[in-house]
Amino acid sequence: MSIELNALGKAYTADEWVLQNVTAHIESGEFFAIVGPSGCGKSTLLRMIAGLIPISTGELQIDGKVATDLPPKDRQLTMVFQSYALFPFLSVTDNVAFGLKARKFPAKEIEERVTKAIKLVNLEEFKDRRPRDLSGGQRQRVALARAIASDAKVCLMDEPLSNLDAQLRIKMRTELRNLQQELGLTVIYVTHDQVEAMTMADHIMVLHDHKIQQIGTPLDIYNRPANTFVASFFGTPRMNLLPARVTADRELTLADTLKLALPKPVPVADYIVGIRPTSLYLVPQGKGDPNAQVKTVEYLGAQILLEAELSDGTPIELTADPDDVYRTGDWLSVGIDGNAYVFDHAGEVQFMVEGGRQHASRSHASAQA
Ligand SMILES: Nc1ncnc2c1ncn2[C@@H]1O[C@H](COP(=O)(O)OP(=O)(O)OP(=O)(O)O)[C@@H](O)[C@H]1O
Repeated sequence: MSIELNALGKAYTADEWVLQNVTAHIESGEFFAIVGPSGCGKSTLLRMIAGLIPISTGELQIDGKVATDLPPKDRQLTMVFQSYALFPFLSVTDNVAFGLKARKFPAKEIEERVTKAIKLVNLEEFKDRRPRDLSGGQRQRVALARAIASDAKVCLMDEPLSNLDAQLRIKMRTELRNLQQELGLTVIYVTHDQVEAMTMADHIMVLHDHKIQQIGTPLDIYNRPANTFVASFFGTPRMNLLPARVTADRELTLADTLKLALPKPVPVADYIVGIRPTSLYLVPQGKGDPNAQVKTVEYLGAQILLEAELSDGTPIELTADPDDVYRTGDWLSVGIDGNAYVFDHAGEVQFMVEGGRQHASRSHASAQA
């Protein structure tokens, strides 16, 4: 079942818009993540789709039919909450069967559906237990089984994994994604966790400041961020955002120390340039002038994260090989070896300079409009 959001808006009070102009098409069978910082309106949007709160403006369509004012029970959606919302006094089986009984399904059908759903989430040996005798991950599986048993084709999930410990959360991401694909479910999944969205979703909607910032595949969002918000929200360690200037001789100068050649003419102006820490590299000794001083050294396991300061005082972060030794105060020569994103002062992306190893004297970049 596909879902269409047409210019949806929500104001809880007369003049305070929590969401404005939210437009998106959610394909049948896709995993669609809604991601953004706390308070950006993710849960509000999900509740509007579920019919739990009224839509202030715009139109919602479910499966090609207008559903803006349809009661929740007629929307053929199920919802999984962060809190699981299980009945503590009912067994796993009865929790899973509850909605079907309430909707007066025939007993035989209830039994078949419940058995199948419990099997799918691997809870057969726990089916007679009550929620309090289960682990957090098992409780979450009960909530999932309940959604699966309802046979709805669309499942709305609001931070369903956020109460689980880090290891279980990673395991459940894969389980959930596999189950979604196996069942061909359309999932709309709210999370504030960019990694969760990146690893699970087919498409991601990024919300911030009451508006959609970007919708795209995880790769689009990572490789072609629309603005500085999206650029710095996705990716760990965070993208460096540096002051930059385009000079008349087609050179982009970052923080007075790093330079990128621009093959295309670009308006002479001040910009902000985004470069991921993994796209900065250390020029071998003797091949470049020292331009950055190490401030802190953090071992991340497979990488070292260096916080450094360019010679004009601009802070940058870059990753380095963990086999090399760095100390606070060391001077390094830093070059660019990856994409650079050029944003205007409003934070909107203007163009991108792709790949290519560059430091002060060598350059072979290609600018894309
Ligand atoms: N019932 C309500 N009445 C008035 N304002 C509300 C109500 N529910 C939410 N809000 C406000 O709407 C905004 C969006 O809240 P919402 O819960 O949708 O954000 P969220 O992105 O899901 O945040 P979080 O990740 O913290 O759950 C917030 O500023 C919140 O205070």
